[in-house]
Amino acid sequence: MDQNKKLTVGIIQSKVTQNKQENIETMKKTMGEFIEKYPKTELLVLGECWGTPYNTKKFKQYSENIEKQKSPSVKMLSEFAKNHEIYIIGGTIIEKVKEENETKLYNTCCVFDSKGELIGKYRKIHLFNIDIPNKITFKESETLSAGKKTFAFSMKNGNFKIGIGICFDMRFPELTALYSHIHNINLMVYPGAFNMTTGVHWGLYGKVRALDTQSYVILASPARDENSPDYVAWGHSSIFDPFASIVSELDHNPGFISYTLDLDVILQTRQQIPVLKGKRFDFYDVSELKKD
Ligand SMILES: NC(=O)CC(=O)C(=O)O
Repeated sequence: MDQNKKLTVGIIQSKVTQNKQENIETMKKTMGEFIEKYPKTELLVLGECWGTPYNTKKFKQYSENIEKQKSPSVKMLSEFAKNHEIYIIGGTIIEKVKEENETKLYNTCCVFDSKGELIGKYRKIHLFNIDIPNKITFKESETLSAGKKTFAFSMKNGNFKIGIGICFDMRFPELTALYSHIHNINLMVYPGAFNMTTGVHWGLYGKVRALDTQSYVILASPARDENSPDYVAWGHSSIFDPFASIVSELDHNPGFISYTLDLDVILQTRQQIPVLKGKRFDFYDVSELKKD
């Protein structure tokens, strides 16, 4: 069997507290337990803001300069990736950057290779600004700036091409179309944190994005904490196959899941229902959608 046609992935769904150091320790410990149970893991995925309370007023205080090795979350993830020789899609960290004499904050996903190198990062492009009266009002743009670039990378000799979006990004099919048509992805990964009002959409988007792209989709969330003073996350980290079936799913509690993706399932789905091949670019034009 060609092992390059398989990719064994895992999702860690951990509880977020007000104490960043504690969150980092919990994540490291849980990842350690996961690897002990699933030693063949090649790629680990974490949720949105796994070390930071999801609250715009607290983002600055918890932010990190991720280019610096001393940034605590980056250091832990990089060392873990290197020590265990796995790739990590590091959920999101609130990134602090000096740009034109101004400090900007981004909701950023860092990706590490199996040597522990930070091979790229993706900054959330669509900021989460919603207002549902008597339910939830949340405005990331109060404190965050929006990213401007897509980021994709490949594993297993180029057999798996992986695109990254963050949470609210999954509501925008144009972004997925970019990843599909320009980066040719076959796995979309969204660290995210839907909430108790919008959680009903979470699994639907997993299915829809799998259908759009005929790809595997991974949605990775923090665990739900009903007593959170900030934001009650939906949980339900899940993996969808290219046929849009849920192949592995957590409930809302802390935990982890492992699953092996299969290139043949992607190829078979695309052959049986030739949606990607059938695109009519002569009829509609995606040239307006820019690469980074
Ligand atoms: N947290 C988000 O970015 C998005 C979200 O919760 C939603 O779209 O619902």
